[in-house]
Amino acid sequence: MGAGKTTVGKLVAEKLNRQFIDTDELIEEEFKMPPSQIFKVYGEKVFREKEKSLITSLNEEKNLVLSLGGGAFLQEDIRTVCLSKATVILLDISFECWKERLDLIIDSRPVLHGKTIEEMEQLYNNRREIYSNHQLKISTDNKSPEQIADEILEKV
Ligand SMILES: Nc1ncnc2c1ncn2[C@@H]1O[C@H](COP(=O)(O)OP(=O)(O)O)[C@@H](O)[C@H]1O
Ligand SMILES: O=C(O)C1=C[C@@H](OP(=O)(O)O)[C@@H](O)[C@H](O)C1
Ligand SMILES: [Mg+2]
Repeated sequence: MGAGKTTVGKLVAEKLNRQFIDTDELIEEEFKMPPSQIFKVYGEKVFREKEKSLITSLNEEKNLVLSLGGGAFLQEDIRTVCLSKATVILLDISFECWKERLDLIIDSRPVLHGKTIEEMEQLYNNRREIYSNHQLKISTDNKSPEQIADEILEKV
């Protein structure tokens, strides 16, 4: 979370003239509240079920640029559908660079609430293993969203 999926995904969609969907934004529209509030009111499980049903029911014909929430890929069903029907792009950010972004994201990312920096690093390392399932990796450290989007277009 905070690696730049939403920001870069929008740019890539614009450049490719494709429809952009961000799962968090779609879920927010449906629940009429942001993910942080959904976690509080309904609990994480409800949010995760919604992520799963939404992503697994998307139509691959649509040639979407889809930006997931960072936790979505932890669900095996989501990984399977994404890896088989889409090109999964990992935005790779070092923990050092990620830490500098923490102030920007902490309030809206409930998964980080109450965690020490050591616990966040542990989460980062655990997730890296799961994120090693991808088709394309882009290193994002010290690059602007525009540069990252252009690199994706070059490589895809
Ligand atoms: N390449 C980048 N360089 C600097 N800041 C960035 C970059 N990409 C995203 N950001 C900023 O980091 C924050 C999180 O970005 P966001 O796109 O919401 O990430 P994600 O969807 O992966 O959680 C936002 O405030 C965004 O403006
Ligand atoms: O990693 C996670 O578990 C989450 C990431 C968030 O999306 P971003 O990856 O866009 O921040 C959002 O789905 C929710 O707060 C949970
Ligand atoms: Mg996002």
